[in-house]
Amino acid sequence: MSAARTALDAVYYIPHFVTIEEEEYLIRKIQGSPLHAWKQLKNRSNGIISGGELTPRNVLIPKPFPSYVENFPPLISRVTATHAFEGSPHHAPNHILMNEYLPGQGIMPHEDGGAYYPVVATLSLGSHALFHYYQYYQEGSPDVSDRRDTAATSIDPNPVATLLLEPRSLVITTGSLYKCHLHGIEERTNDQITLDGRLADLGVAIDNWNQLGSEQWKCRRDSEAVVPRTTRYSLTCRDIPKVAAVAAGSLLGAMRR
Ligand SMILES: O=C(O)CCC(=O)C(=O)O
Ligand SMILES: [Fe+2]
Repeated sequence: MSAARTALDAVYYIPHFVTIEEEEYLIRKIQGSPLHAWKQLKNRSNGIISGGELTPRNVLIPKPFPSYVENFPPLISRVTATHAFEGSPHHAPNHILMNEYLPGQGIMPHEDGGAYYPVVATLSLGSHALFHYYQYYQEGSPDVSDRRDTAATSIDPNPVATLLLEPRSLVITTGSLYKCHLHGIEERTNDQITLDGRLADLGVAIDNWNQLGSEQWKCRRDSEAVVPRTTRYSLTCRDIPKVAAVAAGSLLGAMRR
């Protein structure tokens, strides 16, 4: 079995995870968040954290989720119903990171690290993105002798898997794709997508081509389309195993605020 095939066993793509009305509502809520809620996050665009902050020792100081992810849409329970978090300590996500990407912005290949249970569910809103999974160079591969010995060059730039994340879709990453691979989004203002499901400039196949929810990618007269990116919001849902005990009084206080 090829590395890409094995890797793909650990990823699930669900189109139409939220409706257009829910998407519009979520985007309105995210855009209406107070300025102080937005944080400049390491290696990435601006983000809003909900569910609580992490201490340097990776302990979550829990905070109630805003109603727009608990109730409308019932995102937490809908993500939980996928069973993706069945084996996780809380059997449900307890933390959401919202990222904003303007056209031309992306996120460098990275691993999410050990603070989280190794399952991540990511909802895309507003714009599509091309999401790549990468591997580290394997010992003995022909490229190893050529590269300089730095962390940056130890990543194989050819993705092991590439997904087209449509607006309103959910992607769940588990297993070796979470634990041993990296993931990232290239910084582009548009993507050149061929009618047979390839990225023309990178020469890679889109692995979820047959699972896409919209026909817009396939019903075209030209064989290759330049698809502009617009502003994308992503909601990355995770389970943080270590949670600090918070006194009931302070939780009630937080809920009233
Ligand atoms: O925005 C995304 O789709 C990915 C975000 C991500 O990888 C992260 O926040 O760690
Ligand atoms: Fe990540």
